[in-house]
Amino acid sequence: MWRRVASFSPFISSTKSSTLSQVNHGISSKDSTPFITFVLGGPGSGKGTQCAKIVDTFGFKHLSAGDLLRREIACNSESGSTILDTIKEGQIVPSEVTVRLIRREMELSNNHKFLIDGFPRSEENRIAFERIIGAEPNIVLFFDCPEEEMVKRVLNRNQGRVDDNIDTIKKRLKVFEALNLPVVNHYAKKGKLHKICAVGAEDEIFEQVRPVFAGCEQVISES
Ligand SMILES: Nc1ncnc2c1ncn2[C@@H]1O[C@H](COP(=O)(O)OP(=O)(O)O)[C@@H](O)[C@H]1O
Ligand SMILES: O=c1ccn([C@@H]2O[C@H](COP(=O)(O)OP(=O)(O)O)[C@@H](O)[C@H]2O)c(=O)[nH]1
Ligand SMILES: [Mg+2]
Repeated sequence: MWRRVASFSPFISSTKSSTLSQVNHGISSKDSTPFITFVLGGPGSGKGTQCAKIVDTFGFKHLSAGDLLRREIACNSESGSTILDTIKEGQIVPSEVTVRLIRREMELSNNHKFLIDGFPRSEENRIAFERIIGAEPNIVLFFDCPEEEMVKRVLNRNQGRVDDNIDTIKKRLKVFEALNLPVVNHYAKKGKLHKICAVGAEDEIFEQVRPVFAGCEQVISES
């Protein structure tokens, strides 16, 4: 199992032990330390849109928790129908399910820079990630957007999502405020939060995001 580690720490220590590599799979057998960014914000705040720009500019691996869950629904996996019901209700899928999906993608990736988009959505999610993955994010982005703007964007999103309707959006906004904002506050207290004003043109918003990553390029490259 990966070692429990604190912030800016590797999944495994700098001792690149071949024994550890043989015992563990995936990430732990890689030579680099993961650099983990959580991307938070309400529904429609522009997380996915900005993640695409971060990928293009800084070469991160984008892991959208929502996309991973939708993939489980699409491939009729064992938990697919429960996930679908949960998403339709705007509620949060059990942490073990989501963390397992994220962990698998991290293990399969050759990249060591991860953007984890739309997760953790609750304190319980956050604690499960730390316990199962054994790491904390290096940085956390929070896209701060007024509700009215988020509702407008989600209703115009046009991706055929079962949860992009006014009834589910209202539920998602309540869940966001009750369960996701405590996660945002947690990282603010830890000094890891980068709050981005998510109103304006996409490129203008990215100009607030860019310096966050440019500012830690050395840490990323040393990972
Ligand atoms: N700055 C912006 N201004 C207007 N519309 C935006 C902006 N950023 C994203 N959008 C649009 O809003 C919708 C939601 O964006 P998305 O990136 O999917 O948000 P999230 O992942 O936070 O739900 C999409 O249709 C997207 O094209
Ligand atoms: O870690 C997660 C991420 C997403 N979801 C569910 O998937 C939905 C859509 O999430 P996504 O991040 O795709 O939505 P967005 O915020 O981008 O609109 C959420 O409302 C939740 O029901 C979840 O349960 N756990
Ligand atoms: Mg999204």
